[in-house]
Amino acid sequence: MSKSVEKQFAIGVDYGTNSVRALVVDVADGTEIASSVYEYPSGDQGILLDRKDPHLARQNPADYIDGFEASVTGAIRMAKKQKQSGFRAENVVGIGIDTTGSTPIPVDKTGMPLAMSGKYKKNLAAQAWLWKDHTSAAEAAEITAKAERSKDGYLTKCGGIYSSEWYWAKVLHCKRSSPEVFDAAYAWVELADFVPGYITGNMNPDTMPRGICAAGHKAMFHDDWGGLPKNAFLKKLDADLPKVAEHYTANSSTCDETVGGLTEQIAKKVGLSAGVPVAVGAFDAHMGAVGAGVKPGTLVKIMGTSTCDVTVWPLDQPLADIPGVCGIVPGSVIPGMYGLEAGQSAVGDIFNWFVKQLVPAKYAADGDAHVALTAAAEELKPGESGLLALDWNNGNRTVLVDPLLSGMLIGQTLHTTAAEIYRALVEATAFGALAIINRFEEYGVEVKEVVNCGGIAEKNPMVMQIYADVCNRPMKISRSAQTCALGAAIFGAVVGGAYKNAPAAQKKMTGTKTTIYRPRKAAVKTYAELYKLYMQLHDAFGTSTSDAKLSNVMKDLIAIRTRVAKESG
Ligand SMILES: Nc1ncnc2c1ncn2[C@@H]1O[C@H](COP(=O)(O)OP(=O)(O)O)[C@@H](O)[C@H]1O
Ligand SMILES: O=C(CO)[C@@H](O)[C@@H](O)COP(=O)(O)O
Repeated sequence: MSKSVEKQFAIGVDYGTNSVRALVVDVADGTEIASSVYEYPSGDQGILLDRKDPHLARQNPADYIDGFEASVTGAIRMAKKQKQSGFRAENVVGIGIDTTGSTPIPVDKTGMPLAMSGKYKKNLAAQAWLWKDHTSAAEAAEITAKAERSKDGYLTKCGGIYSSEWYWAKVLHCKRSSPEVFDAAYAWVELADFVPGYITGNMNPDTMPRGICAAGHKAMFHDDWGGLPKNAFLKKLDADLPKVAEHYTANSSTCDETVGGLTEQIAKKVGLSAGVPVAVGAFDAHMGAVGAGVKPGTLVKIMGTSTCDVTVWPLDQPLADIPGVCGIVPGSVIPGMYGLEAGQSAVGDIFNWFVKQLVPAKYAADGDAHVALTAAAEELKPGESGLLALDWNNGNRTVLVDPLLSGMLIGQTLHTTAAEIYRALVEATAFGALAIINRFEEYGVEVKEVVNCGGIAEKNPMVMQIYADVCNRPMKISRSAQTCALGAAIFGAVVGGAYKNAPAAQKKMTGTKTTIYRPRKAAVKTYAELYKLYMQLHDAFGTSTSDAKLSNVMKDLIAIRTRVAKESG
């Protein structure tokens, strides 16, 4: 009798904003065998905050290390219990990692985070600078201004504006606000590079592979100007910045490459074999796109705390530089194709803010206030509340790329209800989503299909119906409830030799659900009217070129807030 071929498995580890999740999948068809989540224990839901500065968001790097061990151990343990899956830990062929970003970490010469040694343990500047840390707005504006004057075209691949969420702005802000930490750091390593480096013992900042996803989207790495920005440009920002570039590995790698094998020590801790190949890391959104089956013409929306919009484009077809689209990077999603990234800096975070701060207790009485508000908001018709909101509570990432914009709600009366506001906030995020789709298409990137994934796409059908109505397009949902981790696992399968490349793996391992949210005629009509008004507010408050001359309002409010906070110590 012939011996049956044993199944092979891959693991995807997805580092989100508040937690890390490990997923074990069968490489033959993407079946999800087991998963385990580790909530970061430090700070407020894993985020270290500063009472005096709402723009600050840091993370304890130790949570990432503990999180790898705990989530992978948990997933393996659970997989072993699924007897029918045929899982055996020795048959895990590869591991892929995705993380938030830009989340750079100041590290020492060995690659260990400064925050993990005594002196800097409590220093906020020595922690990981989480993607949504917006303390570096002034530095981002300065980088934009100086890059605009440079002949090298550094802004062409990042939408024309450098963001305060990104690498160089954060490193420069550290130099200016915490020079002792900047001086102590040997290098700055993105979380997406740190984790694969750590688990393979390949942490030397000078030699560790660094992913093209983080480098290209956040650190202005591009072949057009020979890799990272030139020293002459960095020196204009700060004489010490070239030192940071010097320790940033010059050749950026794609996720079908291997960082190394799992170290014996970590393999033992998590219950895997030493040497299992680990793929080069990338951002959660990009891996989400892979896990949702992205291909040219498909826009994947990864809808969670924030939303990222990711698509790909063939390298051999013309592609314009798209203003406001925050990244166009060859190989950042699928090797051999351009990866394009746009997004909204807050989506679920806006709903969460409302639920936590402003919603009457009765909505939380029976459990989740999101669910109760959604049930009430679902009863409303588009336009019925008379409300319209802007989705900028955490700034605008696309197309305005301005962290110093804020949220807004217009049309309240003394009868306005919490459910009406909740719905208006959802609609505002849908209008922001449409503005992004329109921008892609204006520049020739056709969006033939939209596939959604992430927590919100999974949890809230009303949100998806509103998006279908506002965007006047069907909204599909990725088959996997853990699409980012699945995307990472796909690269685990590729580096483990199960597939020759990512598209081959995607064909077998990804899919969409049978439920598709289709646009409803009447709603589409009303939302088209509301979108015009949304764009009027958008341009008035968000651009200096609008006739309305309101673009100072949000910024002046922030300036007054900062001044008053400073005055009161
Ligand atoms: N039922 C719901 N409807 C809409 N949003 C929700 C609901 N439940 C949670 N959220 C929001 O989803 C976000 C979390 O999304 P998720 O994809 O799980 O996390 P992450 O973005 O960190 O990966 C939170 O901001 C939360 O406010
Ligand atoms: O900005 C990026 C990727 O470029 C994301 O990592 C960031 O929006 C965080 O996403 P999540 O909130 O984890 O869904």
